[in-house]
Amino acid sequence: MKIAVIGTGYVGLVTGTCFAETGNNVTCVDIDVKKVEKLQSGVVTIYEPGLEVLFERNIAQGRLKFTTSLEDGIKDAKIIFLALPTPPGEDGSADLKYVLGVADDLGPLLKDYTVIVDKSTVPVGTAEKVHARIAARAKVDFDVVSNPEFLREGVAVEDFMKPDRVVIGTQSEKARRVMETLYAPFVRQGNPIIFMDERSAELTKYAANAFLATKITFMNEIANMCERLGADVDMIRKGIGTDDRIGKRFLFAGIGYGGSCFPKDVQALAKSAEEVNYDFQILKSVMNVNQLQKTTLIPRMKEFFKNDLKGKTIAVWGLAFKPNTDDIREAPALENIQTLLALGAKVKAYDPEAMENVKGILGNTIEFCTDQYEATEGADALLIATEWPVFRTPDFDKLAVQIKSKAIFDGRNLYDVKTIRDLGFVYFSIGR
Ligand SMILES: NC(=O)C1=CN([C@@H]2O[C@H](COP(=O)(O)OP(=O)(O)OC[C@H]3O[C@@H](n4cnc5c(N)ncnc54)[C@H](O)[C@@H]3O)[C@@H](O)[C@H]2O)C=CC1
Ligand SMILES: O=C(O)[C@H]1O[C@H](OP(=O)(O)OP(=O)(O)OC[C@H]2O[C@@H](n3ccc(=O)[nH]c3=O)[C@H](O)[C@@H]2O)[C@H](O)[C@@H](O)[C@@H]1O
Repeated sequence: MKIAVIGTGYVGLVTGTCFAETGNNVTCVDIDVKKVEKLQSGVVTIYEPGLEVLFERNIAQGRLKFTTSLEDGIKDAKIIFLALPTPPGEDGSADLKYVLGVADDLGPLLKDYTVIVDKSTVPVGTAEKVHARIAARAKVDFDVVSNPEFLREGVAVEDFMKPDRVVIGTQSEKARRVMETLYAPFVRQGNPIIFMDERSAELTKYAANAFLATKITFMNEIANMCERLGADVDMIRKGIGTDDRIGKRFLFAGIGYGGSCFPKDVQALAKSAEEVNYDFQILKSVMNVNQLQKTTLIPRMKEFFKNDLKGKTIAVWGLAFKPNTDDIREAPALENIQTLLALGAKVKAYDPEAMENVKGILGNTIEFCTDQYEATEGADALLIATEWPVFRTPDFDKLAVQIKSKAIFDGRNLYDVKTIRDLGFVYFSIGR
């Protein structure tokens, strides 16, 4: 099948590559000329494990192409995916200018029946808006389908190739058949394609992200209680996670959730609630608690250094909002670094993949190190903000010599509390 994907970021590039991998002919369109030039020259523009192999294979076999021209990109496409940004607008609601802008442009370009698919995370009612914008200028029949994406960064290819479920919102029988054919190879393992109406599909996406953000936040609050009551959040996690109704995943306490989606989607759902005069109280708490949680280790660091962080050097391990990605959007590390700088501390940072992106924001206000031990060399304390595998079993003997105060502030609960204290470290973690 000929497919076009408009927007070649995290979702668009993974979507396009994975559909090419199952034998479709895919053209990805992006307005970012530099990005498209890179992709055309065979360079993957995001860090995503497993993507490069598929990307190279499908380019070599002529199934994956890139262009900046919407008209060329959608030529003969049976399905057009919109994988465009939906960033928060000034009031926190999802800004639909990219999605609706492309919808305006698509109308006159459609030559035959086409299925237009919203893959972006969009508020309820967007499929109707996209339909109206296209219909205003289209001369052919078309359907607009909602097909939210549930992939996680860092495991995006795996999530896309083996989804827990595929949600498709459409009331058109014709569009349903097209989507069913497209997704058949992805649900062979028995995971379902769940068909529903467009509005329910749109809300399913926000419900999933908001629920997961709430689950994490609940555990962070339990962790905060553990600290006050002398309990261990890891034990609580195991104790409740074994209950199937609760589930083992997404129960890890830490310095809050970040990323390009949880923060913006929780906010957008709260805004949607406001628009229909519904007081969605739990979401407000989730946002407030998460904001506080991000810098929850700072007061402990202040106390440790007797309220004087001025001139202290803090090594920061991990800048990305989570491991296995170079994405730093809403990363708790950044909030901590900015707070540390404001308190007069110096920061030496290391991240396996995200340093280039942070340089773009923080410039030379912090020192970027070539490895984790260059960051800890001569530091007064270590702050761990992202649980990259390489931080899990470090050379503790080396750290004991390098870190002047022997203090480790661990925002991701990487080490066993007793073991690390027995090694002579002063160890602070979350909820333990
Ligand atoms: N990043 C993620 O893990 C996930 C993101 N989503 C949702 O998917 C959507 C896209 O997110 P990302 O891929 O992360 O965004 P992104 O920012 O990485 O990529 C968006 C791309 O669209 C391009 N673009 C902007 N305007 C354009 C236009 N008029 N024509 C063609 N290209 C244009 C940009 O240049 C950029 O390359 C958002 O709604 C997001 O909430 C959903 C699930 C997972
Ligand atoms: O809509 C999206 O963009 C995506 O958002 C999340 O994926 P992602 O943001 O890539 O990463 P997650 O693995 O969900 O982690 C999000 C944040 O939660 C934090 N987290 C996660 C799990 C946990 O137990 N504890 C915890 O603090 C992570 O450190 C990270 O900062 C969802 O998991 C995806 O299903 C969804 O498609």
